[in-house]
Amino acid sequence: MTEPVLALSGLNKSFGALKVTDDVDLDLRPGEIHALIGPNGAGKSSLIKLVAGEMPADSGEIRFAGREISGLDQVARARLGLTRTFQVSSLIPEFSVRGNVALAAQARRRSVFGFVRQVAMDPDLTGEAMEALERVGLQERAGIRVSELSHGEKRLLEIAMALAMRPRIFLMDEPMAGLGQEGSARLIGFLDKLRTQAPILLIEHDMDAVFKLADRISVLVAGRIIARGNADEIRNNPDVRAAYLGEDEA
Ligand SMILES: Nc1ncnc2c1ncn2[C@@H]1O[C@H](COP(=O)(O)OP(=O)(O)OP(=O)(O)O)[C@@H](O)[C@H]1O
Repeated sequence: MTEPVLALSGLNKSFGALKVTDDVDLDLRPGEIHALIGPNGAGKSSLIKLVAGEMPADSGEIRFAGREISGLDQVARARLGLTRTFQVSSLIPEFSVRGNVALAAQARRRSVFGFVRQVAMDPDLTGEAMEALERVGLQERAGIRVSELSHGEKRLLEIAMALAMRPRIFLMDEPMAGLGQEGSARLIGFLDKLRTQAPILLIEHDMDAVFKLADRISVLVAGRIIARGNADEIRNNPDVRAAYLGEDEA
């Protein structure tokens, strides 16, 4: 079997008496989309934070690209190609769409090469930004301010910024949230192709998207993985239906 790019084993994290990550094993293989689903408060976002290095785990192992990285901070992990997708809250509304993507490309260079030039004076950064915007279909909006974008366009901009970071894996926390039907359909088509560039760990509440995209699905409830399998296995798993899917389909 192909070596996973990311492998978590026995990962634990508590906030006081609350165990948000309870002995979690999870891996991400080249070319796959692995979805992480579960009810609100199950600990999905916390798990992404542990992987990205935004907070330390209490115990357990995180292997990435063949090495143990639990002891590395967020910046060191980013340097290895491990960053999470930007969130709308991290966009700079007064900057142009292109400028925001150029900043992401610049952040990658800073972490990889240790030096940067000013964004405005660097044609390579602008070129990289335009390339990423074209891939998500936002090229015609490149020159306007981010504050003028619709919510759906902002979500696409986050993806363009993730592309500009050229990560080895994509960590995505609810990319479909707030997209209309058309926007979701477009993003599903896009993510389906994106997996060949780098595998995706996908947190998503939109079960249509999850069932269409995921090669494997892990179900997290109260910090524990209670089931793992492909779409059919998860759809038909009685524990999952009781703990999660039943909520929507009852
Ligand atoms: N810094 C923190 N301090 C204390 N408790 C926290 C902290 N961060 C998260 N929690 C708690 O940990 C639990 C898991 O939260 P988390 O955001 O990881 O869940 P989630 O599965 O992503 O939920 P949602 O689907 O609603 O986004 C929640 O009960 C939350 O209140």
